[in-house]
This record gives sequence, C-alpha cells and structure tokens, in this order.
Amino acid sequence: MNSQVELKKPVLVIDDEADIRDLMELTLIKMGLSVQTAAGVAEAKKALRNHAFSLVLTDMRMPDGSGLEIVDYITEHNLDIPIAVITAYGNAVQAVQALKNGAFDYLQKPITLAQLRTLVKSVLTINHSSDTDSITKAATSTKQSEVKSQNVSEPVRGNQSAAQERLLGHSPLIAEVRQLISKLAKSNVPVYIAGESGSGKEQAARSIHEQSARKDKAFVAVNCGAIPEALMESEFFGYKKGSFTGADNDRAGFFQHADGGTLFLDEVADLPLSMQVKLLRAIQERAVRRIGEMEEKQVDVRIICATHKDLNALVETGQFRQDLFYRLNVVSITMPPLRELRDDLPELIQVLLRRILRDETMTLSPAAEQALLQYSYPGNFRELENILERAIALSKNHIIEVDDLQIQSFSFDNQRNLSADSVHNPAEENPARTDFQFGHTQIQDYLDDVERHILQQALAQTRYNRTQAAKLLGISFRSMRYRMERLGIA
Ligand SMILES: Nc1ncnc2c1ncn2[C@@H]1O[C@H](COP(=O)(O)OP(=O)(O)OP(=O)(O)O)[C@@H](O)[C@H]1O
Repeated sequence: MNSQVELKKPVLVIDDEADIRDLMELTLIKMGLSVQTAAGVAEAKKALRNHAFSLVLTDMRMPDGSGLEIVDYITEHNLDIPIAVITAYGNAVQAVQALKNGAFDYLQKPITLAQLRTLVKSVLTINHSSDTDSITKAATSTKQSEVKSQNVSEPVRGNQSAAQERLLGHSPLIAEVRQLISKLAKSNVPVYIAGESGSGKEQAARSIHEQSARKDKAFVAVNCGAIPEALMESEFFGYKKGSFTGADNDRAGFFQHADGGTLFLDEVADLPLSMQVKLLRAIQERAVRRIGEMEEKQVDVRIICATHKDLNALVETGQFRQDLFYRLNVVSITMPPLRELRDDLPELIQVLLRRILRDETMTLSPAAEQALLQYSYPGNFRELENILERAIALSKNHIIEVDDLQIQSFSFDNQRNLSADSVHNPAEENPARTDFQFGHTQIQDYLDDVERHILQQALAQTRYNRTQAAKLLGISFRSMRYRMERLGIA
C-alpha cells in the first residue's frame, strides 16, 4: 500500500515546540502525506472543528493543556479519527491513560522515522478497512496468512458476526466482556486477559482480532509455557540461514508471522526472565532482529496476552518483570468462570449439544440436566464441552442419563471450595473398561479409548490446563494438543 495514494486527508500534528512540529511535518511530507499543524490544544480543537483529518499526532504536555483533552475531544465528538499521542520517555502512565480514553496508539520520544512509518502504516490499514468494509463483508472468503509452526495455532477467518459468537452467554458478566472486546478491537492497545483455565481467554483474543482492522492478517497464538527455553529466541524472532548449526533455511519467527496482525501470548507468566527482557525490547522498539542478522526490522504487531496465573503476584515476587507487565497490561479483561454464568447454563448446554451433535438429536434426562446445572465446572467451558462429548459417546437410545455425564452432582457453592486434587476424577470411579473382545473390538478404537481416558484424567487433575496436563503425562504440549484434536477432546 502506498501512503501517497491512500491518505487523502491531511495529518494534524500538534506540538507546542516549533522545531518538533517542523521536523514531524517534514518527515510526514517526505512520506507523501499532507500536513496541518497546531501549536496547542485550543488551536487543535479549532482545526478539528473546521477540517477533516486522516490522523492526529499530538504531544502530551502543552502550555494550554494536555494531549488527553484532544483524545477526549475526538472521542466525545465521535470524530472517528485515529489519534496517537507522543509522550516523554518513561511516562507510560500517561500513555496508558490516553489509550484507555480512546487513543489508537502512542509513541515515546525521541521518535524515529521508522516508528512514524509503522504508525502511519497501521492507520492506513484502519482507513483502508473502513473504506472497504462493505466489500469485505460481502466477500465469502478472506485473505489469510498461513502460519505453521510448533505451538502456533491456525490463522482465523475474519468474520464479524462469527467473532461475536465466539463467546456465548447473556449474563451481564459475559455481555460486558463482549462489549469491551468490541471497543478494544478498534484500537491497537495491548490487552491482558485474565481468567481460569478453559474460561475462554483465547476465544476472547481471537474475537478482538476478528473484529479489528487486522482481521485479514494473521492471528498467531503462542503457548509460552510450551516452548523450550533454548528455542525461545529463534521461535519468537526467527533466524537467518547458517546462523547456527541446523539453521538450514531462513526462518521467520512469531513476530514476523504476525506482522500486520495479532500475536497472542498464552500463558505469558511462563516466559523465562531472559525472554521477558527481549520481548519488552521488541514491543518498545516495534522492531525485531532475527538471529544471525545485523539489522532490526520494524514490525507492526498487536500484542494480546493471557494467563491463568496471578501476574500481579508474580511481579511482586520478581518472577515477572514489572516493566513488561505495564507494557502488556494496558487494558485488562477478566473472563468470568463458568460457575458465575449460572443463568446462562441451560442455554449454553443446549447450544453446545447442538454443536457437537450437528444433525443428530439427543435428549438429556431430567436428572442429567439437573446434575449439569448444579456442577461447578472447575475446568470451565472446556470441561463442559468434554463432559457433553463423553456423555454423547456413552449414551444409549439417544438419551443422556446422569451416569453418562460422569460427574458428581455437587452444588455450585459446595464445590467452589474444592481443591484441584479433590476434583471429581471420572477415571478413578469407573476403572473397569470394556475388555478387548477378539473378533469384535477394533484394536485402534480400543487404544484410542484408553488414550482418551488417560488424557481426560490428566486434564481433570490439572483443572483442564493443557500445558500442565501435558507435563503430567510427560509429553510435549504439541503432542498433547495433537492427541486432543485427534481424539475429539475439545
Ligand atoms: N463464552 C464461551 N462460549 C462458548 N464457548 C466457549 C466460551 N468460552 C470458552 N469456550 C470454549 O471453551 C474452550 C476453551 O476456551 P479457550 O481455549 O479460549 O480457554 P482458555 O481460557 O484460553 O484456556 P487455557 O487457559 O487452558 O488456555 C474452547 O473450546 C472454547 O470454544
């Protein structure tokens, strides 16, 4: 995309220092953009009243007020102009406030030409996507970048309504989350998603991506807890051919794959400290250097991260860097556990059943329904999906009975206080598996059944945390995910 063609409306540059205004103007003009300048808040508001702009770049501290006032002015008047603020080095608090109030991005002084370029490129993507929104919506297939790597999941389709449907439920807690997601999708702000295992953190991240201007670019999901420390740098930043033994080809890292799109760092608390430093640098500089290469290259990546651990506590004990925490945790979303969406349960169960069954029909016996409504779901949505899948497989005559669920019908309040170890373990209670019957049983079906059983047992014991379950079984996360997929465990 060429900025000379795309940005027809001028850029408004607001700064009280004439030298900086001139420098920015010159730089932007060199990029083929037209520019208007304002020396303070009052002058800027006047310009915004009278002209249309494609982008606003504002300093934060000016004699007649703060850049925040401009951010608020644009938000309050629904001007629909992306605004980026320029803050003094080290003033992250201000930057965060601006992002929360609706700024699209921020730059720290001293600004480099490369940073300005990346920023303008992001704006082009946004303008371009709103210009072509109707075309994109009408199209049946959307452009996607294929990402294939260990610990990286597949790219997603960019479809607005599908994005909203990712998170089911009508309870105020989940409705609030959906609303926040739609709001955050319009900006570039780093988002930190907290919540128990299986509560939908990855779904929330995908939903932000799919509703954002980045939707046609890659969504790269990385499980930070599953990458061996020695491979971290090359996995994140890529390498050049010949840079170390075994580097037979140039290889892109997660950052390069996610350029223009979203990088989702799952289980971010598991990043070793050495990698945390490198990640912080990449985020601050918006640039990465492949192993074996001299030069850094700019990347335009939106970072979303998640963990089921208490990141605040890890910062306090020194296991997670505070500066990185501030960078990642600009805005946070907390995914409610399923037990707090109790009013939604009857509908959720029906929707999930229909999803799993497709065209088949099956009913829940009243006792089974009651048991499902009373269970506390320590493994949240993932556990509910697993229970239903298993129950369907075990059911006879198209009726799911309470025994098919293999859960204990504790009440919500009773079970909320149970520890992970005391969570009901279906395998222990039902150890007698059907014997292998020569001439009748298929060996592969039998072995699959055994394997499925062991995986489910490990998942239940680790509260449906796949990384921990893999560790418990002594297999890699990749292998765990592959096996879960193969055996139809959600
Ligand atoms: N609100 C929801 N509505 C429907 N399905 C959901 C919802 N939340 C989660 N799920 C389903 O539950 C499963 C787990 O979700 P997801 O992987 O997003 O959880 P997570 O919090 O990222 O888990 P982990 O901590 O283990 O990484 C997925 O199959 C997802 O489709």
